Amino acid sequence: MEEEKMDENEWGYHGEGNKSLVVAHAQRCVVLRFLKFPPNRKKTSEEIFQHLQDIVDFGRNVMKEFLGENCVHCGEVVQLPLEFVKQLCLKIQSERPESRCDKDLDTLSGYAMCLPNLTRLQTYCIAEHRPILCVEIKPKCGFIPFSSSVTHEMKHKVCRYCMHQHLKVATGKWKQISKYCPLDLFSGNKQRMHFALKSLLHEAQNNLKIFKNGELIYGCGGARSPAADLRELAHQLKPFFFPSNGLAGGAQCTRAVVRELVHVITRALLSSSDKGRAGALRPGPRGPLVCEASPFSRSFHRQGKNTPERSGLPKGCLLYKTLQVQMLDLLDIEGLYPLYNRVERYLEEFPEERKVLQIDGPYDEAFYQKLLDLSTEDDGTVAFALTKVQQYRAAMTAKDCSIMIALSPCLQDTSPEQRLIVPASRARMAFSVSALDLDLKPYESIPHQHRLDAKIASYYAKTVHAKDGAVAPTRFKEREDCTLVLHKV
Ligand SMILES: O=P(O)(O)O[C@@H]1[C@@H](OP(=O)(O)O)[C@H](OP(=O)(O)O)[C@H](O)[C@H](OP(=O)(O)O)[C@H]1OP(=O)(O)O
Ligand SMILES: Nc1ncnc2c1ncn2[C@@H]1O[C@H](COP(=O)(O)OP(=O)(O)OP(=O)(O)O)[C@@H](O)[C@H]1O
Repeated sequence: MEEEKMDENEWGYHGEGNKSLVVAHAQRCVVLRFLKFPPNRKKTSEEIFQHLQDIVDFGRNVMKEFLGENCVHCGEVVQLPLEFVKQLCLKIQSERPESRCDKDLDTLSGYAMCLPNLTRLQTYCIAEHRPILCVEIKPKCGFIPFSSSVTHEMKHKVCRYCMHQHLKVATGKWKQISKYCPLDLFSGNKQRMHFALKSLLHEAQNNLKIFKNGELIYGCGGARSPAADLRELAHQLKPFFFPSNGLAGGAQCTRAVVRELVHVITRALLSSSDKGRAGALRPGPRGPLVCEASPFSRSFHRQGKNTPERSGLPKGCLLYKTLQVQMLDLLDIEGLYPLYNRVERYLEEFPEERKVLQIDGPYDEAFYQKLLDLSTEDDGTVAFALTKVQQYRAAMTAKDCSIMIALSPCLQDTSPEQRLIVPASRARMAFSVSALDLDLKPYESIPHQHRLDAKIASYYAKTVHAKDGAVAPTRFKEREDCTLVLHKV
């Protein structure tokens, strides 16, 4: 970036996660994404440059291939004046949430990634001054493991997100259990998707954020009560969905706006983006299509209905492609861990091989090609183990990425045939759908994943499931008129 043009006053705090912090330019549609580290972890400038370059390469050579050209914005690594970074860091510090301040922004290397600002992304048919609404969803893992290596029975019935909720509430990360279940969102069934999105709106946690004209207006664990937040949100979004009528405020308005919003997001999520090669992945058998902990499927069962009808996701949509990449985790962490140990033993004996095995990159075309090998027949080789490890890392990335849906009211003269348009009831919206946070998960995190997985499953089995068992007789009484369920029992 040109040195004389870098003025920290033109940039503002935009958001952060566990590993990076993002600032947005006040006028231009770009952001800078900096890495963050624990205070005592010092990395050299070269290491940071390489790390960022690896992120860009993985996005370009792997995720773009899987998810499609239009949905992935890889950005580029830029070198910034150190004084600019230092001043910027001071300027934004007070805006950072306390819970994220355990890590510091890297101010020493001068390197960052420059990316398009996806909350303000303009498509060809949106005029510069158009208001823009952007919904960011971190959908998490959308399938239940089907691997025979799974030892915790519960993992075949309840999805990881729903199990993890209980541990998160117990450890104080969130105050209450969300009704959101990723399997509902990934079902492709509109009713289930609406339920999932409404649940996210009621309990956003870190899975939903809403931006208006690039500013965060909803989500990220705000201190106010969800109901008050939803009313306020509806007030802010009313002009997008009911541009000309004087829909009264209050609960009726909130419901109407939320309904429109949920319908529009569902349509955008089900729309086909460009091709992407994830559709070509055929990960094989699938686990159950419904999570037993999802309140939606529970209520279906209570009403004596079978599994809700499954319409399935259209193959071209980003949710479908993301799910295909997630399902590269064929063996589950329980089946993967022994293979990781095989690679580790090999590396202990031949440490110099780490580079040849491309454990830390380069994430090039050859790396991508290896991810396409879906064989599950273990021939006992390190090559087999390594392929599964790398596929697992890519799958974990897709399980933790976010989807951004940017929406803007259409101009009157925009042709109705144009592809990227969702008709809302009162206004037509142009939209774009993109994926972000596509950094490949580190090889080193696998032992942590293994431990966490066991902890999540055993906590759930011990507390929630045990409690469910204790109340089972009463519950069955409630369902006495429900022949289907009684037959099943
Ligand atoms: O393990 P999970 O499912 O809790 O996911 C972690 C996320 O927690 P979440 O469940 O979304 O609240 C976690 O999100 P938060 O920092 O809690 O907002 C990170 O995304 C973490 O990834 P990384 O270690 O920073 O690369 C995520 O870790 P990975 O497992 O994806 O590495
Ligand atoms: N290109 C972008 N345009 C607009 N906003 C962005 C962009 N990239 C990131 N953000 C915002 O910054 C936030 C943090 O970014 P990101 O998710 O990449 O952080 P992270 O630390 O890698 O996340 P995690 O906690 O999942 O590891 C995102 O949730 C999103 O709101």
